[in-house]
Amino acid sequence: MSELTTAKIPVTVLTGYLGAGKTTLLNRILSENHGKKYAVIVNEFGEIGIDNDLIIGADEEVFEMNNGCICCTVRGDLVRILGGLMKRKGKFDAIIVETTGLADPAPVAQTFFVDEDVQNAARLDAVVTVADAKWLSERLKDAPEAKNQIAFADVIVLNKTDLVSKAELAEVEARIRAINPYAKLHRTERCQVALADVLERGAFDLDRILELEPQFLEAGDDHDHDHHDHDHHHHDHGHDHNHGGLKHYHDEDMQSLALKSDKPVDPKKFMPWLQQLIAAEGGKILRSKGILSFSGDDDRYVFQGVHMMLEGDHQRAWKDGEARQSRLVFIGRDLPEQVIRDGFEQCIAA
Ligand SMILES: Nc1nc2c(ncn2[C@@H]2O[C@H](COP(=O)(O)OP(=O)(O)OP(=O)(O)O)[C@@H](O)[C@H]2O)c(=O)[nH]1
Repeated sequence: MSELTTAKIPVTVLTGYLGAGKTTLLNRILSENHGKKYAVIVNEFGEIGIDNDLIIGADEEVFEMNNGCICCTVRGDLVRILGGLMKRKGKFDAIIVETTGLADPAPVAQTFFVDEDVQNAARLDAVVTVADAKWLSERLKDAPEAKNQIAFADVIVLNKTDLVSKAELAEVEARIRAINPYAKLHRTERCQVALADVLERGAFDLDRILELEPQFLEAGDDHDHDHHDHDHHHHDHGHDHNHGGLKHYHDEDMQSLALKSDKPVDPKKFMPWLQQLIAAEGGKILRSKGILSFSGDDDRYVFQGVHMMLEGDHQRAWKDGEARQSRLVFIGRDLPEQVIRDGFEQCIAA
């Protein structure tokens, strides 16, 4: 039997807070000339899948898990997708799981130790956390997920170094080191890091994780977590809940608002509206992204925002037979939902 069919498949869990650069890193990995076959599992916050369309790597198989957080409601899906992939062992060299920016990596990592079928066929190679040099310090104050993502990392990609001064970079690095002195840290712009620094690291250190989370190996029988029954509409504090003994924190204030239009959008109205919205509400809107079909334009337009910072560009031509639908997602706290809906409505071409 070949190496591939006997060895356990390495799995890299890619995490990091909203907008830190996970998809940017994934695209770097996939577009490098690595000669390997990766299966990619993407989990998104919000019911419209956009990330899937932003991943480039034509040869890869991408599995989407939307409408739920990988560490809670869709963890059962993760086990099922992994199970399906394991049956096709030998077809893949490695698996990469990109979690939502709001996921706690602990229960995701735990899947590789407490689920027997997964454990027999796959091994967690490393938790790779992308950290946003510009925003991480702020998020460490108000988002417990951001802290857990750093604490659990075996490799940290400290990204967006172009957006901060040397002193700010040293400051954020010190904050990271106070939480996790062990992870290998790479400072990057646009996640430019050598493939070998993030994949096939053999870096996941169970002993260290057991020190952080003594109950890490305690299996639960609650993969689907139906009984958790979150109420995402109530505006209250985040809460803890259990994953087979593992405490797990969630930010229940975080909302996602998805908008769609099958009619073309007027770019002359849309661009000023979006800029004004992000400038006015960027404190509440942590993350925004969208794929737009503009009137009279045969190319898809993609925009991405992290707080007030906005980027946009044409991505590729709409394909023959592809529905020219515009899709937008806004993620944040206290989103001015009606203002956003009404504003977008005004941008639809007459
Ligand atoms: N200035 C700057 N922008 C960056 C850098 N890396 C990524 N970005 C931009 O930051 C935005 C978010 O990047 P993504 O890779 O989509 O982030 P993400 O972590 O996948 O986002 P979510 O999956 O939505 O949480 C995009 O507009 C990127 O182009 C960087 O080093 N510097």
